[in-house]
Amino acid sequence: MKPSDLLSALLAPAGEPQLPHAAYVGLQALLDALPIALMEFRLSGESLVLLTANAAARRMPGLGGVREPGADARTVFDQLASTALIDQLCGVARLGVPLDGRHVLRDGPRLQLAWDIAARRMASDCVLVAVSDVSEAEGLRQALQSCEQALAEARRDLREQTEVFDTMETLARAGHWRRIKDPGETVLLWSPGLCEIAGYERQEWLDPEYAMSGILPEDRPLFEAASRAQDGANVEYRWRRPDGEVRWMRSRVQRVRSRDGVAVQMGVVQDVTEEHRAAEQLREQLVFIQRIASRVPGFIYQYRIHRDGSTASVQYISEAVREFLGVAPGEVMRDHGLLEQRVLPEDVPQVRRSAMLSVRRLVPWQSEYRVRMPDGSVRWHMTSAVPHRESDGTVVSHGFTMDITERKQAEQQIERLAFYDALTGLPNRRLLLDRLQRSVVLSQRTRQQGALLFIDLDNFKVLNDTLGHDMGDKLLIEVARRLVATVRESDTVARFGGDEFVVMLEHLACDSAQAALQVEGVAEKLLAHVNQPIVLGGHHHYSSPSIGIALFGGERVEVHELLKRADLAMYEAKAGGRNTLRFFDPAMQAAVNARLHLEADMRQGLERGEFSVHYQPVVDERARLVGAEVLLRWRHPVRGMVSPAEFIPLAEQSGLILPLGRFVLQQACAQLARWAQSPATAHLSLSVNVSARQFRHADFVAEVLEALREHAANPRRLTLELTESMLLGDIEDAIVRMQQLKREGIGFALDDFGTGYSSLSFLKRLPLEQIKIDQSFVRDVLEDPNDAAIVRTILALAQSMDLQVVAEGVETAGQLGFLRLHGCGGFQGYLFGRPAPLQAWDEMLFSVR
Ligand SMILES: Nc1nc2c(ncn2[C@@H]2O[C@@H]3COP(=O)(O)O[C@H]4[C@@H](O)[C@H](n5cnc6c(=O)[nH]c(N)nc65)O[C@@H]4COP(=O)(O)O[C@H]3[C@H]2O)c(=O)[nH]1
Repeated sequence: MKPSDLLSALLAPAGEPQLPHAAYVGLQALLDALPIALMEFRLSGESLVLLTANAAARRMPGLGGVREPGADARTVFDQLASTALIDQLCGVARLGVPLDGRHVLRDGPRLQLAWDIAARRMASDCVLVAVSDVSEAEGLRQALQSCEQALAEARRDLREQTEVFDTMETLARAGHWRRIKDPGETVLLWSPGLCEIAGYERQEWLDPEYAMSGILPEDRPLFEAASRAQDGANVEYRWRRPDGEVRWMRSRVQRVRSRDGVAVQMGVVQDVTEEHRAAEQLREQLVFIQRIASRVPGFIYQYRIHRDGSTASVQYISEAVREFLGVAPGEVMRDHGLLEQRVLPEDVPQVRRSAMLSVRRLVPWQSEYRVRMPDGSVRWHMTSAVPHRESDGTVVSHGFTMDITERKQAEQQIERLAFYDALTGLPNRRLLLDRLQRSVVLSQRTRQQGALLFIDLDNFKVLNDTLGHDMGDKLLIEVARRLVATVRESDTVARFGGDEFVVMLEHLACDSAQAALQVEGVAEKLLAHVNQPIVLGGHHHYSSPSIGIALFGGERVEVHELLKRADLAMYEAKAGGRNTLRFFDPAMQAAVNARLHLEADMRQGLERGEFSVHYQPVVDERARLVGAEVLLRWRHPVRGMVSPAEFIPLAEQSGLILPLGRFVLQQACAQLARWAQSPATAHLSLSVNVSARQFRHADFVAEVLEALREHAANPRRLTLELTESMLLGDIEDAIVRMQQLKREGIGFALDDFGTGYSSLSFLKRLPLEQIKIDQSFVRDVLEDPNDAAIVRTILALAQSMDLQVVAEGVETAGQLGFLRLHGCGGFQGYLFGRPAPLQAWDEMLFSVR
């Protein structure tokens, strides 16, 4: 019963008759038995005073002063002092308006008090107040309220989470389904995400058959097997959406729980079409790369260097690495160190250095190095890679390696051909000049002296001609070997050409005198070594060198000048008796300068017509004039007459001999033509000296024939004088030239016969008519038995070979007598006439006649 109902029952309407005392006591007992606190108050002035209270009121915690009648209502309800209760109760007492209400007091979340209070006016100024403690009900209500609130919040959270989940599924292009089986029926639930990726309308319940209808028939067994296994393994299959598009799905099926006879199966599905496409693209790219890689002449690779730079890994390497390095791609990817193990140890540092630099600076890398193949052979490889930094800080390089062995060999071959002598393998002139240039610069800086040794083999030409070129080559190779073996490895031994070698010594003493001593020591050794017999064709041969030495360092000297100095010194060595060494000195330089001036003068002389020819008579055994030798003369305006012995060698060297030779030939042909016009002179012949350079010149044959034609001279009256030494070398070529001219009627004489080395077989091969005994034999023929013997031998030889002989330098009748006695048929010398200009000839011809 609520306090308000109780009060209504207790309060009889005003004016009802009073109860008898017994009834009143009974009623009092009844009121005390009630669980509701009842109190009667009377209005006294502005206060309400407690008249009576039942037992429940006296027991009720929270009510103050209930046991003391007359207590003020404010004391009784002091806990509700902050409310309008007292005023409201006063209002009930005065006006009789009933009061019903609940009063709840809390201390934070803790409930302090919960009372339902009802008040009714009983008589004028009296009010009956019923208070019932509703804390328990209030607590329950409150709990219920919080539960409802929590539930609402949970619902809201769930709704939010579902929304998030749906969004996540949509974004992830994923979905899920649940199959709930109970004994009665089976339902299949699809998430919105699943409907979306399957291309279905959003629907929660799905017909199981319809749910499978999109799986391509060929993939269905796979899917069904996974569904049966329910082990959470991935299965991938293709799904045809209602619009016809086929997409790749990845699904996982798992039994979630089985309770109370309800089995739940759950699956997640993800649309992995993009992943498949990317993988497909990747596969295609890989196939593309592999196709290219299989066709390029090398292997390609990708390696990654991790952030700290300490670790690297090969992530891809094409199949061709097997062919190019003899390792399988898989092995390299497991252990990239295998690549470096193949590189020759001496090449590793530079490969590492350049690779690190490329990675550090992110610049393209290129390196050439040697690798040792599994069969032991060594190949050249070239690798190039382009590095770039990834977002995670690692550096990825894509590279390509190819075999460049052939190119390297070709380069080396080219270098060998360009800078090395093919026969001896020594540096050639070009390389020597290059090294000399550097050495000169270096010596100027360091002040250390260097030396150039010009070496010429003394009798090489003779040996080459007698033994043949093969032997000559062997000799040069052996000499080269000895030279190299004598000097230090840092010194340069070069073949300068023919039988000339140049040795360059570096890092000698700073003091010239001391350096000269050092060089002399080396040169002596070179002399000694080269002088050792050389066995060729089973025979011992001796080859001696002449060495010219020029020091350099300190002063600035051009390399060509240095070479010239060493060359000059070498000539001095030759002049000094061969098989010796000479240092270049200033006197030699003066001679060089003089030669240079002479050469310049000669050029001018040619232009100014300072050259002329003299004719020296040649007579037969009866002293009849048979012809003359044409001898070149140079009258220099200051020097006066310059001897051909002086200027001819220089003309040879400088090439001036070519125009000079042409001039002499022209003069001779013109003279022959003039003589041909007179019967008295028509029989006379002319001999013309031909120099080696002139003879070897490509146009020589044509020029001779042209000169004869031009002057309509008789070729049979022209004899060309050659020396033995100039015929050496390419003898075959010399013979061809001689024969070409001989066919036109031109004759050949071998000049200075006896001074060189002429073997019989050599002589026999030459189309000669005449030999000229050198004047050095004729000079002492009467005094020196040796010379006499030589002259006799020459004459006998000529006779046996049916060659005419002209003895040169016949100055005395005694010489003439001796020569005649031994069968000499031609004579030339002061005894018969000195070389003279044409004007003087008229007289002579006249007198001869
Ligand atoms: N002591 C002495 N000497 C005699 C006697 N009879 C002639 N002579 C000299 O002996 C040389 C003979 O010429 P060679 O042996 O061909 O030697 C020639 C020849 O090799 C060369 N030469 C001269 N003219 C020419 C030329 O036009 N062309 C070429 N390539 N060389 C030339 O210069 C060399 C020297 O010529 P030259 O000074 O004119 O000297 C000439 C001549 O003057 C003699 O009885 N006693």
